[in-house]
Amino acid sequence: MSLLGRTGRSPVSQRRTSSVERRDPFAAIDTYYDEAELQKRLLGNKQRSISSYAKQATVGALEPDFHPRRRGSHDEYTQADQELLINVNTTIDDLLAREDKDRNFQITIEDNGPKNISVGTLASAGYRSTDLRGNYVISNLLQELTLAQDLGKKVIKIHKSRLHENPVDRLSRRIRDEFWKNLERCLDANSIEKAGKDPKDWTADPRPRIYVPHGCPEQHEYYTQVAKDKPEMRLDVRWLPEGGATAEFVRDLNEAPGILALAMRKETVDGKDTLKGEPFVVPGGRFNELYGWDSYMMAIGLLEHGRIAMAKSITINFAFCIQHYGKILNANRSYYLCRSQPPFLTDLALKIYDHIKHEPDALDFLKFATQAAIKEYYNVWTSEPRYDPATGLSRYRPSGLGVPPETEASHFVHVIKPYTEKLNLSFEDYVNDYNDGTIKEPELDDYFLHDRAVRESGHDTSYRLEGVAANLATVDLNSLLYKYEVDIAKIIRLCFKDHLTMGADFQTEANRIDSFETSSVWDRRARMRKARMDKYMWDQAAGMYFDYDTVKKQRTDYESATTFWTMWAGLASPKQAAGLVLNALPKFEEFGGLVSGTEKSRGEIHIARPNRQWDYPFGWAPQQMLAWGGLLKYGYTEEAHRLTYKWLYMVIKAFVDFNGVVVEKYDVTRELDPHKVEAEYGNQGSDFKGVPREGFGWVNASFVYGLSTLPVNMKRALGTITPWQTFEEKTAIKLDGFDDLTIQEASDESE
Ligand SMILES: OC[C@H]1O[C@H](O[C@H]2O[C@H](CO)[C@@H](O)[C@H](O)[C@H]2O)[C@H](O)[C@@H](O)[C@@H]1O
Ligand SMILES: [Ca+2]
Repeated sequence: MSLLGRTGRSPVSQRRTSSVERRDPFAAIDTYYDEAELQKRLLGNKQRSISSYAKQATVGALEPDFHPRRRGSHDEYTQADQELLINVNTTIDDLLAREDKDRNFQITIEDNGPKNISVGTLASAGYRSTDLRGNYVISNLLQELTLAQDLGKKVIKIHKSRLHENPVDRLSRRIRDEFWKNLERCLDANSIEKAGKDPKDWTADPRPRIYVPHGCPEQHEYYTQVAKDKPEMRLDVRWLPEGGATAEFVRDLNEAPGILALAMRKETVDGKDTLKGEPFVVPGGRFNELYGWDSYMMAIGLLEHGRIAMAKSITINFAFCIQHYGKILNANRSYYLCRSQPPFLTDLALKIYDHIKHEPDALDFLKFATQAAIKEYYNVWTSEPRYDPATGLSRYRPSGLGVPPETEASHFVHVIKPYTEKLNLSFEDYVNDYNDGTIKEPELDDYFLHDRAVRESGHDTSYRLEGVAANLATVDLNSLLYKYEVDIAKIIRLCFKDHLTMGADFQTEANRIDSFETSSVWDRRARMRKARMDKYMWDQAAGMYFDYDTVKKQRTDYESATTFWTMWAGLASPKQAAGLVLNALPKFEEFGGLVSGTEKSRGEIHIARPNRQWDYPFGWAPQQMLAWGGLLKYGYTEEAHRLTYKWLYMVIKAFVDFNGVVVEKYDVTRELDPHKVEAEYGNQGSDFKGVPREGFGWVNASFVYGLSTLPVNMKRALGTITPWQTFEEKTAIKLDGFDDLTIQEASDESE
């Protein structure tokens, strides 16, 4: 029954019965802020508009130098003050005016406002007020109001519990209900405009442009029609050449960057055949396309949230890229055509298969994904120039020409300036002449060969790789290839009776003769790779793996968290794994989890040698996720849980204190504001007004996946923002007379 509609009693006399929350206070925003429901509740069947309540719904939020109201005017009986009636726009304005002292449209612990606001209660139809106090709660209010504003709401009712929600639940819920949705893209008529946008398109006339591979005439026809139907979009549809894009061709596209077509399936709509794009997710921030390893990491989170269809669709898109672009791309933009990213396809396929194996077409899916991975393995990772015949190991070593166009021009000024000075040319003129081959500069060719390899490795950039990446057989890449070999052997043996035929789409030179695959070859490849990695990369004295320089023919000494990928892949022996846990782990463990590389390996930082984002003191979600997985695989549950806890604590603490922020990477040594990272191109995900809407893809995933591995007491402690040290102290088991002894001392004593 409506509040004012039928009984005619005063709001106050009704409040004890009517203000009891019947909705789920944690429902997704579109249902939670459903105006029809509020209209019914406030007005019954009367025609008065909701916005006529807007004035009274601003009660208490109006005066600039506000003082909390006298208790008597507050609606604080039993449940009566729990549901609030709030005018969206005026309350946002007031909140920002009073609380956002540094004027960045966020309410954080750095704003020294009153941290207190009085808002109207629903029970009194906004005539009486109640207080909201504390940074987290009022910042949540700003976030909820901004979300409601996005939906075009003028007045909302909101239950206080939504503003006081356990932060772990709130972030998990926002990832599940909002962030994934906002990161979703699709390349068909209704959605291509969104994915067509590229914040990294620095040309004079950025416009949506799509490149279609030669083998997809139906897609070309489809997009041409879309362009005709929606001229206002200015969609530019172009072909890619038959036989694939050469480095010269890709360089020449720099003037006209565009998105690359992805998989589409046939559908019948209103009796007419049409094409429907396979959806995908983007990392967020300026990364508005399908990335290689980001997508794998996000799929882990999506699977955790039951989004199996999306994970399948990502896999189908990967297979499309292998078939039509020759590789899983760094991402599907024209300027990424020559390079790939760390490969995870077999693991992704197996994880999905695990969820769908009861379905009739599960084996077809697994076969298709495995065929694609085999083609990728042969054609990309174990072919030259990536394959190093001397060691039998692989390197990131993509082709390409010139200066990568996707980074800000300023990124390479320090590298190119000495050369511009020699020829007395401006930076722009030099880059143009160098790119088109008018200027020949072998030193720069070498620099950009390695720079492309750095970017293909996903670790762009780091002093581990700068100036040498293309020569390194890295621990990361070879661990992932070992995992491919082991997975492919397992799939062929266990799912395809040791005989996997290769479909026409994925035939390669390597399997054209037999055109089927058996497991023993893949088993042997895995054993060979492990032996080679032991020989070239394992350092017994240090107790960890290091990259191997295939040109200098020596092991490098940069300590990188990629050393733990050997555990994720399952290639470290139990003894090597114990060595890694004992020797390596302490070097990388920081306040917020694992750091990418050690401070010692990074070396000194100064103006001429600035911070690199994949070095100390920064930590990245994929590094954490792979290390947790590796530790769990070898039974180091305690270490895995501790690292997971530390990372999640850092993420959730920043989320609580900084207006719900979730960013691309963190400074894992910084306890108060770890999301503040000033290295290279800044931190994606931190630049929002009022509320973050997408978080950042792989951090979202790390949060969801990390939580799924933790016991319930740890999840509860995270929900109350308990630092690791406190949690550890409170949960330590102490035996009388035994507490100061280490296990070793205790066993010595008992002998
Ligand atoms: O624009 C500069 C570089 O940006 C990308 O790298 C970073 O973001 C990616 C998406 O989240 C991520 O996969 C990568 O690990 C990050 O370092 C891009 O991949 C680079 O190629 C590009 O030059
Ligand atoms: Ca602020």
